[in-house]
Amino acid sequence: MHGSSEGQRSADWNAPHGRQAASLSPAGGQHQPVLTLPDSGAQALSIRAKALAFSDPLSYRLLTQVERIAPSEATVLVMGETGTGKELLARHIHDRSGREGPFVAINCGAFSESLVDAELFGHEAGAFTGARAPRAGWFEAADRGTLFLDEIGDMPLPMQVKLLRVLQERQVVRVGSRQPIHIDVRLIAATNVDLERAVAAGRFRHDLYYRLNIARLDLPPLRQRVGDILPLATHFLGSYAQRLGRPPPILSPTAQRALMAHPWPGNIRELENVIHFALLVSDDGPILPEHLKFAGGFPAIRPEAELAPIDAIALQLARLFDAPAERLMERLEALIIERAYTHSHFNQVRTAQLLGVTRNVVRTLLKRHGLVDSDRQDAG
Ligand SMILES: Nc1ncnc2c1ncn2[C@@H]1O[C@H](COP(=O)(O)OP(=O)(O)OP(=O)(O)O)[C@@H](O)[C@H]1O
Repeated sequence: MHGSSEGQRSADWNAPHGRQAASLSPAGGQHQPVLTLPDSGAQALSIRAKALAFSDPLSYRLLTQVERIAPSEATVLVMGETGTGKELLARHIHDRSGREGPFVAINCGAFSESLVDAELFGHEAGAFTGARAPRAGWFEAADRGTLFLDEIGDMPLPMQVKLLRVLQERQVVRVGSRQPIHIDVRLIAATNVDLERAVAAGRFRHDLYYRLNIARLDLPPLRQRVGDILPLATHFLGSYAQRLGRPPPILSPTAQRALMAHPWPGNIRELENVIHFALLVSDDGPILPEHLKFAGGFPAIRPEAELAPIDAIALQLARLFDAPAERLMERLEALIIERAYTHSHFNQVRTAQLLGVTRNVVRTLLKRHGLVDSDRQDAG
């Protein structure tokens, strides 16, 4: 998403705004952004980081946690699927922290290992070929502010060791220098990988994990906070319409239902893209279901009741995977064969035709799921 250069830009971006506080308005106002961050000003390339639209009770609970955690010095670990708003949340924590320095965002997966030392610690002029001028590292750049380490789960192991050392010693030494520099940095790390699993698999250092996992915030996927879908959609419609110099169009009730029914595998980022696209193709009229172009093989632009059966099943499967039942594959297989066999009036040949498999496969499945006796010969 971004690398050190954008991280630096993030720092510049924040500096002129100093400590403008975000305002949290009361829960009312359905479909309104309830929380507004300082305007990112002319340097903003997208509408990111301008406003957090939160209405779902889960999101409110999260914001309450943030209000408690933000003013402390505690390192924060934000866990959530891609596109759930981890970086925006980190910016909000910084804004509510009272820290006067900048917010510096770094993508940990985007560094070549040979440059790690210079990136982390900075360097003096002439420290290595190409180091013409002295340069601050991440920690120095974020001094008295917040360092946001995105995709920390992708950080290579050697880099994890170095990061851990900085966190323990709270000082850095630039490459080419001997002078330790004390750093005062609040760290927020984010990841969309399960760090506990990464630790168990030896891909992430457990000592670093414990140092990061002091205050943990879980950002739920959008499909689990459906109360946020329409407020976010309205928020994006307003923002993009304003950029296009148009009044924000109305979201038709069928389009609203389609938005609510979609499982949003790409989360808020996907919603933002869908709304942006809808605005571009809707001319000046209301947003209709046919203007919504969903990613991930969901053609769907229609409310769930009107979806093609295979799309409706895909939708339900996505929900099922959120809280998977035990032996899911086995249970789904049993369901399919039992439904097909019943539908075919217990005729194995017709069941095979219906499912597009051989009769042998049907017989095996029927036996496996106890729908025929193992030793019974079926004439059907
Ligand atoms: N609550 C929100 N209100 C308004 N916009 C939001 C909200 N949450 C996220 N967004 C927008 O959604 C997009 C994705 O957010 P962000 O980049 O913070 O997600 P992320 O979880 O950090 O993604 P990744 O895991 O890919 O780095 C951004 O454009 C952001 O501005």
